[in-house]
Amino acid sequence: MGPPAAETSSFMADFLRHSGGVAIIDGGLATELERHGADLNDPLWSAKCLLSSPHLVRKVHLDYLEAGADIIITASYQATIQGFEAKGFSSGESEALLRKSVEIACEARDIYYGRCREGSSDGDTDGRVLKQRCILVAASIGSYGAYLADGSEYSGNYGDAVTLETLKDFHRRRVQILAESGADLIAFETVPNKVEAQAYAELLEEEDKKIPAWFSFNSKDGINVVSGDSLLECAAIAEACKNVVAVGINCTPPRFIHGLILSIKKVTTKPILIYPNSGESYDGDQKEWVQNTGVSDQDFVSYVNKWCEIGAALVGGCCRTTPNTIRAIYGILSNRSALSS
Ligand code: MET
Ligand SMILES: [Zn+2]
Repeated sequence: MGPPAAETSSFMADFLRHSGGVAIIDGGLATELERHGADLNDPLWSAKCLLSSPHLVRKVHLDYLEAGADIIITASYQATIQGFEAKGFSSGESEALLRKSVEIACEARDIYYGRCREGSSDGDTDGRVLKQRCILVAASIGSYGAYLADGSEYSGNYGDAVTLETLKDFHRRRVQILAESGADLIAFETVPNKVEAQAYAELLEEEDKKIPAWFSFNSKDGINVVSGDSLLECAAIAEACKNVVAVGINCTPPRFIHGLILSIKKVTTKPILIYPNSGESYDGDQKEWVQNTGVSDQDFVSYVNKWCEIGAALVGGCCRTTPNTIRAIYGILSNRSALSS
């Protein structure tokens, strides 16, 4: 059961129908790599594992699939040609590393399908979800601010010197490579401001290959995106871009999500995606998460039904969420479809 044909405009509608109306996105990738001992204190962040521990990346993707995720997001969030070149890689090697992030996720999906074939027929084995289903590989693209690794992905403030053209030039080659990598879609994640959304939309429209994409913004006040730009204006850019198959919010505290979904609904007819963080806050100066400000997995999932009722069609977790979070979301959504059938 492969993903729906990418060239059709009904890509996401077909996928969501296969998934029973709501699809599950994976949880934090970097968080989970760190929990398994990876040291991500590096300008490449999680992409460092493409070099140092590709097997661990594959294992984490598999853990998310076995927790019930229908979409896995590659380790390319902070993987950039510029970032790899700064480490001494050639441009060819840097491009190969980007492709490798997708290859690893595709390998995990293949291994998973193999386990499903061997597994039990009811789809649940030792707490692992082994259910043959349509699974998408989403190639992650983090913001320019993520590449800078100076906390500006959470301020969205790049200064006046960084223009629309700067951002398009910065992202162009990576978008091209990932569009042709075999990924099912591109996940533009944690988009902090309007100019970067515009840059992505223009790059997608310049591409020959009509790769589907989602735009996912982050907010720290529950109203605007982190830069202070209007979420409505940002979401309207996504709405106007033909390649965009879903629009939403990630890496934002759960308590803000309800209001943000209602806002996005005002400007889009596209499926809405949300994958909040645990609610803990990130201290960009200290480069660490502030503990004890977040919610438990149970509290997190207590919101999920409500989010779906008001229009979320893709739900998962971002930083500080784990396979347990995704397993809990899977449980809630399975109960929901059992009740409605
Ligand atoms: N997909 C990325 C990750 O989970 C998103 C990071 S948001 C700062 O690692
Ligand atoms: Zn995050």
